[in-house]
Amino acid sequence: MSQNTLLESVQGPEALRQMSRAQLKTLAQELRDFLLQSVSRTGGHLSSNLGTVELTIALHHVFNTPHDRLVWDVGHQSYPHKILTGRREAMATLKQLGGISGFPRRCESEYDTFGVGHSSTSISAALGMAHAARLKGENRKAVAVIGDGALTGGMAFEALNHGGYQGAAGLPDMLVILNDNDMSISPPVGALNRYLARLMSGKFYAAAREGAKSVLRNTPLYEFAKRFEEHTKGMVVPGTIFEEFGFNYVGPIDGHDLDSLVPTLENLRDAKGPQFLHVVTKKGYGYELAEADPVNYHGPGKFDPKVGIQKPATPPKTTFTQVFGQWLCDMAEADERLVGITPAMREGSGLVEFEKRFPKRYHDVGIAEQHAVTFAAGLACEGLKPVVAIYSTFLQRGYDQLIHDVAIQNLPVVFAVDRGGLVGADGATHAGAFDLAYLRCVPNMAVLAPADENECRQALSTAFAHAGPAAVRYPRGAGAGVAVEPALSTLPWGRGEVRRKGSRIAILAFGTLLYPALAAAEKLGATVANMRFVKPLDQALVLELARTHDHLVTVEEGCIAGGAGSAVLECLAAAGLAVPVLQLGLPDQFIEHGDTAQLLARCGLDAAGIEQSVVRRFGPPLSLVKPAAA
Ligand SMILES: Cc1ncc(C[n+]2csc(CCOP(=O)(O)OP(=O)(O)O)c2C)c(N)n1
Ligand SMILES: CC(=O)[C@@H](O)[C@H](O)COP(=O)(O)O
Ligand SMILES: [Mg+2]
Repeated sequence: MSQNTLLESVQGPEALRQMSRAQLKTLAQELRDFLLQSVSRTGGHLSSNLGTVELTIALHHVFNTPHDRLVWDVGHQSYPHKILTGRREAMATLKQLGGISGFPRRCESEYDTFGVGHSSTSISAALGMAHAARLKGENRKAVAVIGDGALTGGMAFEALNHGGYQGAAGLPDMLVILNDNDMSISPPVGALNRYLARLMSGKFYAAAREGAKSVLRNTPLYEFAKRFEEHTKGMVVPGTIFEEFGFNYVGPIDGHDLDSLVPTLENLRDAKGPQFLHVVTKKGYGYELAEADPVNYHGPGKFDPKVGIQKPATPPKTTFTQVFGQWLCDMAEADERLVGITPAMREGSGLVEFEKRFPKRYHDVGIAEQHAVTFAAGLACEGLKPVVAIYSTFLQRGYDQLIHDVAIQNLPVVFAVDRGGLVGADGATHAGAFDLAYLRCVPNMAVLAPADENECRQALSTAFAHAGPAAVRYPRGAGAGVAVEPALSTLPWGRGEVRRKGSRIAILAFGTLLYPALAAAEKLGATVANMRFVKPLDQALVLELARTHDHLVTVEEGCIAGGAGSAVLECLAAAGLAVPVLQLGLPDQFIEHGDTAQLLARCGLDAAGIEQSVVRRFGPPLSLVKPAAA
């Protein structure tokens, strides 16, 4: 990039506020170029950010950030915001250990008013900020930017329902901006999407335009509406769903046109009460390859922008997600009761092939995890066999539904819980750290933690054959590389297996950390059990190992508090066995973004870390203990 560009002169948004419209347009071009170069070198969310370049510039130009609060939904589209708020150079460290996060974080910048990663929270948070400003007598605006995908999350509607309501607390001075690019990660689904498409088609407006004017005539809004019409390509229309919620709806306007965005935002900044601006953008805007394929450019790894994403020269290792996707198709072939469900994560959860082959038994329910779980419960009530493919971190959204709608009724729903454990670059908001703990405490739930690819397939078949709810939990990416047998065979229910016989110390491994545990055991001369089930726990195996060894070590890629190791402790306590136990797992802190292997090593969960922890606690293996000098 050449020296002394306009972008390089921007140390913060104040600089933008001095710029002419022409300069803002030049800045947009430079920002887009920088973004593409930068993300292509680090990997990260690309196409959403290419779509928010002009909107971000206009927002920081018009609003007095950070005094005015700007809240991004999900936050995966906040890179232009990061670049313009003093983090241009830090973009080289994006999502890396010690570098800046891929999402807004309050600890990273005063411009990041609210930490995000999960979707559909922005309107609630901005509403809270707007009401806080009212109560504290502070003159500031709160702005939420939410995508059309994130708007399908129920929380967004809960917030709209509250935001447009004039209770005793009064109406909030807030602005909700709908960034409508007609895309979620994959094409969006549902009636809301159809509704937005109708709004965008203009037909709705042609019909509503005159009616709108007459409704607004003689009200203060009429002049307001007229002003908007002069400045924007859209207009103010009552009667949209957003108006019914009590918001003043404006739009749709072109979100890449600064000549529309700036005056519209200026008017909205000065308006009182809840405002709603519908902005239309294109995901991947300005980079032809991303515009043509926004799905694959949603979150690419590193690539050369001149040629775009290329197939790797050597085929990558099979991922757990792929193992699940193949199993789902095979089991659907074998059992026509199977129904596959994803809350807006078709690609990430491995359901692309299933949708193609079994379209009638496939449901993408949108970003609606709570609904996904209860919808599955309904299907199960009628004798079908739902499989909810869901990321561990997003299942947190559906926890009450899992307890109240599935587990209490003991319904046979399979939860294919992907991204269990650390996820790497996305960091703490996306880590699947808590699932083993939050699932195993629920009565009726079975929880399986397969150690490798082949066992994952077996665990899925086992869960599917089970008469009650069962979760199979596996990590992001590839495992030990164990070949997957095509049979749909099951595991012995609630049984672990001893994988290595040693002495003195027994390591009880839950999930994929079996392999580093085996490597550590070679050095330690320890016994290793692959426990497979967190619940029902193989109590007989735990007690046998406790009786035949001096020390036990539990290993899991999940939070120590309440996790699988805690289950072992409970089992020993109930049997009255006082064997010293070392619990290894994720510490009681949120783990930052970074390379997964590096993070696991930091947590002491690689082979060397496990070995060191064991030696520190229980001493070196007897073979390494030097005999005392004669
Ligand atoms: C609760 C939750 N579920 C799922 C996701 C995964 N996710 C991240 S971005 C995204 C699509 C969001 O679509 P939209 O809001 O329209 O933004 P766009 O990517 O189109 O810019 C999804 C499903 C998430 N972050 N949070
Ligand atoms: C922003 C978001 O929530 C998703 O895009 C997420 O980053 C996907 O993660 P995976 O790469 O693990 O599918
Ligand atoms: Mg979208």
